[in-house]
Amino acid sequence: MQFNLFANQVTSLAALPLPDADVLYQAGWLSAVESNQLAAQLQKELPWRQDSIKLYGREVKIPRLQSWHGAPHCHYQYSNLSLTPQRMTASLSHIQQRLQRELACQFNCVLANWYRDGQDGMGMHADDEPELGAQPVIASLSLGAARKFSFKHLASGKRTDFILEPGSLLVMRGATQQHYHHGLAKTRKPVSDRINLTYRYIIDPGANQ
Ligand SMILES: O=C(O)CCC(=O)C(=O)O
Ligand SMILES: [Fe+2]
Repeated sequence: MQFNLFANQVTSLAALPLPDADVLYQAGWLSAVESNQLAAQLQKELPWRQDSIKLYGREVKIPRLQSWHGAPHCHYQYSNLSLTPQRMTASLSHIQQRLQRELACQFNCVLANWYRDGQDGMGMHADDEPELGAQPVIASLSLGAARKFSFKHLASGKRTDFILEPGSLLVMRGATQQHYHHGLAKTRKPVSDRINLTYRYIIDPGANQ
């Protein structure tokens, strides 16, 4: 099933129809002008890199550019990759402050992904690393090209697709990562650049809890 959320112009955070999950969506969280400005600025100012992972003993380049930012303890690990955090930039911090205010929660790191065209994407996965805690809140801001974003319900195998429009905010929280995988499929359709920011909170093992 596929929903075109933009057609309904959700102007405040609204729950998506996904059983066992807690996912919110808001179109137009940033205006078209703000989205374009932010995308251009991030493309210019972030130290983008194309990392490789080991797949069946071979080094394979991941199909996107990434930039990882956050507090010094925020190490991000997946596959055989370990990313050391870069400092937040002023524009990344600005978005973080607004998200924290509106969602009433804390973030301390952000993964920026740059999908250069339809051949860039992200495989199905859950953001369930232990350092994110049991029920992480992940706030995902989309800029640039609209792309299809998929959820797969693990218990039923049912897949639900949504179009993430530029300027939209998607929030995954509660038990979403336990019950679903999500990903961004590649497409043969001609699509231009898309930038996505996922804000997260990584527990500091050195801090007094
Ligand atoms: O690009 C997206 O919309 C999703 C990115 C994502 O799932 C992630 O960074 O973990
Ligand atoms: Fe993810």
